[in-house]
Amino acid sequence: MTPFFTATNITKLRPDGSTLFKNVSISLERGDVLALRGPSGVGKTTFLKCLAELITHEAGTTMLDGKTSSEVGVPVWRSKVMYVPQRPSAHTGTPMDLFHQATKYASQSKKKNLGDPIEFGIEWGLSDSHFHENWSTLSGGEMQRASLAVALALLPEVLLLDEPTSALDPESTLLVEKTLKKYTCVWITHSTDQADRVATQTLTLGRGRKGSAAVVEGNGDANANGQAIDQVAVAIGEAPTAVY
Ligand SMILES: Nc1ncnc2c1ncn2[C@@H]1O[C@H](COP(=O)(O)OP(=O)(O)OP(=O)(O)O)[C@@H](O)[C@H]1O
Repeated sequence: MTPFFTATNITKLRPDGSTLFKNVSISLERGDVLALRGPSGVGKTTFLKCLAELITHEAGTTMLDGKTSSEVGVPVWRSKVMYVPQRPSAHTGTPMDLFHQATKYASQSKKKNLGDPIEFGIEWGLSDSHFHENWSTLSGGEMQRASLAVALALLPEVLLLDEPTSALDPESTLLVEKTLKKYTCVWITHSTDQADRVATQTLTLGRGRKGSAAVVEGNGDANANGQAIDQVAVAIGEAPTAVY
């Protein structure tokens, strides 16, 4: 059976031509949560942006439900494989303004029965009024939850989450995790505890021998869902291999 979401041999060069990561592959079934780990600067955010087709990559293929991003079309792909940044960029207006603006994009217009960001927000301790206040008046944690709520209401099929709870207190973190782990996610986290709570797979990017390429390794721990699916992939230097 074709996996739900795959990225195969994704390779990304830095602007100076050196390798940021090479031949990184992932494979997710519906409902899988892949915890993406690794030291600061190793390329985790850049990898998510490649998966979302927000930036180009030098080699490799991404597929959703058996179709490549070119077959789906990049704007529609981005609406299905949705990157949620750690900090929302400086939006003007309110979270509801952003939601209404996004629903007008052609890529979103075919989606039926969009969700309600406020309903997600209320599950996470926000109130209706937070969605009608300007972004600039929200706290970091409110902003992070409001932007996640807007993303979920747009019915993504795969969520690419860049440290989605980094600004939240422990209680809100658990509430948000409870919702997000029902989705198919690639989830950057620096927290081993969080990875244990949410992940069905783990992928760790590390520094390669040359200090530039990425080493990727899985960990063998069973996670909270009891579904330890390990990935061991090595993508270093000139002889990349991937072992699953
Ligand atoms: N669009 C791009 N094209 C090529 N290289 C990039 C691009 N954006 C960032 N990089 C490179 O990727 C490196 C890693 O950045 P990235 O934000 O992906 O790391 P990270 O692992 O997510 O770090 P952190 O944990 O601190 O958020 C940067 O130092 C930069 O050299």
